[in-house]
Amino acid sequence: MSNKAYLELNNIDQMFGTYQALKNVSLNIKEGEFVCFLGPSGCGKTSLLRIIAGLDTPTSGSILQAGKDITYAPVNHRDFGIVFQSYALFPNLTVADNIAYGLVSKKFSANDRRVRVTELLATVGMSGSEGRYPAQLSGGQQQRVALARALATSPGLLLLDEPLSALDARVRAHLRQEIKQLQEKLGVTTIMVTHDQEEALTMADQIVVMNQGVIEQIGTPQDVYAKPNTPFVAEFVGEMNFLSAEVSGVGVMQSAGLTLRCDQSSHLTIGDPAQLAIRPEDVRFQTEGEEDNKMNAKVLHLEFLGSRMRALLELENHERPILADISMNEMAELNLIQGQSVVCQLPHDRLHVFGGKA
Ligand SMILES: Nc1ncnc2c1ncn2[C@@H]1O[C@H](COP(=O)(O)OP(=O)(O)OP(=O)(O)O)[C@@H](O)[C@H]1O
Repeated sequence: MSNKAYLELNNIDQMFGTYQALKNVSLNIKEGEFVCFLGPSGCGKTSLLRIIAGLDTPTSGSILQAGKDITYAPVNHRDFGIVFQSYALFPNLTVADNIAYGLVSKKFSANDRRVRVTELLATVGMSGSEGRYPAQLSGGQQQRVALARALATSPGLLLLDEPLSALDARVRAHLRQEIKQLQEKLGVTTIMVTHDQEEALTMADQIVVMNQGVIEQIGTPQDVYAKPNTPFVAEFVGEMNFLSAEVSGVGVMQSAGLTLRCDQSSHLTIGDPAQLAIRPEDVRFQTEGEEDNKMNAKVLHLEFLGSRMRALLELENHERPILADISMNEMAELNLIQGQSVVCQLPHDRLHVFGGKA
């Protein structure tokens, strides 16, 4: 992966009438990178992808691809392949003709087209399907063909608009891996739009988390998960518990009458309202020898999730219960049951601190 930006988005605004769907979006994507635009419905991710593809022009801002300003370049002058959520294959064309569609205008000879189609079908694991029609294929197979079609001209940029969301869970998980491996092998710069955080966490080199037309955070999956910049990112990527608190000293908070230590409150001053956040897997139960941030809790509910147990805990003095995930190995030692009182700990190095009220 090279270090230079292959795609540059500069200060993109998009207005639909008086509604602003994108607000001053800037982003650099490196050559060979797999980037996911992640966010809830309506956050603007599809609008941004459409601008990159040239299906819409932005109200203001500019886009550079490989150093060339493409902001107003027509679609057919751009260098990308795209896969949509709905299969969007031509139903009356065979698999081979679907894949070769873009090659005709690129002046490939009939023989070169045949060779390329064979090669692409092998790449997506569908050798021998040249003569079949889309209606004879499963959803997953249709998306493989759509992927082969998008890659046919060896574009510099691959755009994926929720390509897996119409598939069932098993096929989705499988194709997720395959697309990622294929992308790595080909080294094609790729942008995928998704509202599925698991998909983004497992596939992306960089995740762009969007909310209400702005980018809330850009980072690796590990960074976005472990160091969310905002409560929105904390809640949207993974599960997060929130406790309201007030800063009472350097690295010290008061939350519902309890004193809690935390490592990251340097951006706040005494008396500021704050939100403390902790992931369910970071709540601890084996607290012997620990001093800080211990509290009594009651197990309100237990839910078996296969590899772990999810407990709903009522913390002393706190109205809003929190979730705690416990590995089945630890569960074998703890033997928690519903209704039981326990001591739990919110480790200070696992508490995320955000300024402001919940
Ligand atoms: N052509 C349009 N005209 C008017 N409003 C639009 C248009 N396209 C999108 N919008 C609005 O802009 C906002 C962002 O839409 P966009 O499709 O980019 O969101 P999204 O994050 O992709 O959501 P989803 O996952 O539901 O597709 C939405 O509020 C949408 O209603």
